[in-house]
Amino acid sequence: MNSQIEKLYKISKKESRLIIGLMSGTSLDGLDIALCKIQGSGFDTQLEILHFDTLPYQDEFRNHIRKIFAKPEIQQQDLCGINPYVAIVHANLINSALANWKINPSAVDLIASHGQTVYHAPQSLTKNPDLPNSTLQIGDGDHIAVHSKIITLSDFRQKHIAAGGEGAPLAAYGDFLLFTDAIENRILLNIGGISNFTFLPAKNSPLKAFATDLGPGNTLMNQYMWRHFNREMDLNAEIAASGTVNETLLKHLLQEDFLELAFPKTTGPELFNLDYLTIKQENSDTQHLSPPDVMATLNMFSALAIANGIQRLTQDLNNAAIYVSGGGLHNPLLMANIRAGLPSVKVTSIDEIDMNPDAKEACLFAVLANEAVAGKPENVAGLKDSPAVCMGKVSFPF
Ligand SMILES: Nc1ncnc2c1ncn2[C@@H]1O[C@H](COP(=O)(O)OP(=O)(O)OP(=O)(O)O)[C@@H](O)[C@H]1O
Ligand SMILES: CC(=O)N[C@H]1[C@@H]2OC[C@@H](O2)[C@@H](O)[C@@H]1O[C@H](C)C(=O)O
Repeated sequence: MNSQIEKLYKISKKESRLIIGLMSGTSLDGLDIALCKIQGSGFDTQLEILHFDTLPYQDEFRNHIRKIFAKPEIQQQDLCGINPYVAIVHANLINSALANWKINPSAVDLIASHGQTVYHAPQSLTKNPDLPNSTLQIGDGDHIAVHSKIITLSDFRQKHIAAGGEGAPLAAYGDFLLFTDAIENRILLNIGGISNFTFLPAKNSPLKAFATDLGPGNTLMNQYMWRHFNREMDLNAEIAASGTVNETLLKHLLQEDFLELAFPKTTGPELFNLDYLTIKQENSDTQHLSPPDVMATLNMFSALAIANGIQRLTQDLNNAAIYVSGGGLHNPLLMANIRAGLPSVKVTSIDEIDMNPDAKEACLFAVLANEAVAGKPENVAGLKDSPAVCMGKVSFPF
């Protein structure tokens, strides 16, 4: 037997595994690295975060990604080169995180790498019946494995699409296994570049769990801040809070077919970008607005896309609570606007159910890798509209 296959076999039989979960989202702020100790699988999964860090990207990295990110037309040569480039940068960041934590790489069983999404193209976006739903995450797994010397699982989204999904949100799987409660109906809202939620009905409920994207989270605000203020984000909503919401522009921003689609659905900055804003400003004759007023309006737009979407679910639900994760949780105006749009539901940080809100997505990829090596598809058969599959492709270092 190939010694690497034997090693993987032994890892799959271990009582607990050390798995590094990686998430690199649309915000391009850095690589989230969570070193998780995971025991068991399925509903018996127990996850403990041993270490977590977000290691910031350099401008050079961001500039490379921006050349191809969410663009329908790019240079193939860029895409080809940036694929291994991302992997090598990620492997170097993993190696330095392990060195900082004084952990020997040989102690780590697996890496679970999300990769960098560069394009997400469900048919709801392309309207092209000839091409299937598709999505592309780059940062090749073989390169990560070779440069870190750790067995790596990557490219999780392709199996989801092959089995009938849109490739997202994958949070459904880990959320379902880790956070389903006996009596409380839970909505796990993540506000990254794009906002999404997982609905977890209480264990005895006849309802089924599912996950869906909602619309923009931070992405439009970030893109606008970059263009008009040369800053990565509206830190603590200082700019948005100094402006006034323009109701005319807001009304136009909310007129979008995607927001009306039934759950589950997925989207990305391929739709919610500055061209979207420009067209809406032209249509509403609001090109004259000051940047702070635009930011106030974009903040409210994201909040209402989230609150209106969740309202569809909570209007018929008792004993429900919303637990928030992702960078949007740190935007006080966004959270206040969301809470105002959902006055009858508790909206709180996912911290309250013992999960670090910034580490959650990285941890969920560690859970996916754990299921791929030690779980079984039946563990997630209770999810509605998410295929019951194990995901991730295996790369050996040697
Ligand atoms: N203090 C803060 N004030 C305002 N916004 C903040 C703050 N901290 C984080 N954010 C927002 O959160 C973003 C990062 O969120 P997160 O890391 O969850 O996104 P991501 O993982 O890149 O996205 P996705 O989950 O969509 O892939 C930042 O780019 C910024 O917009
Ligand atoms: C294609 C893609 O990368 N989608 C991301 C993105 O970021 C948030 C939202 O859109 C979500 O659907 C997904 O990520 C999370 C981790 C998911 O799959 O659950």
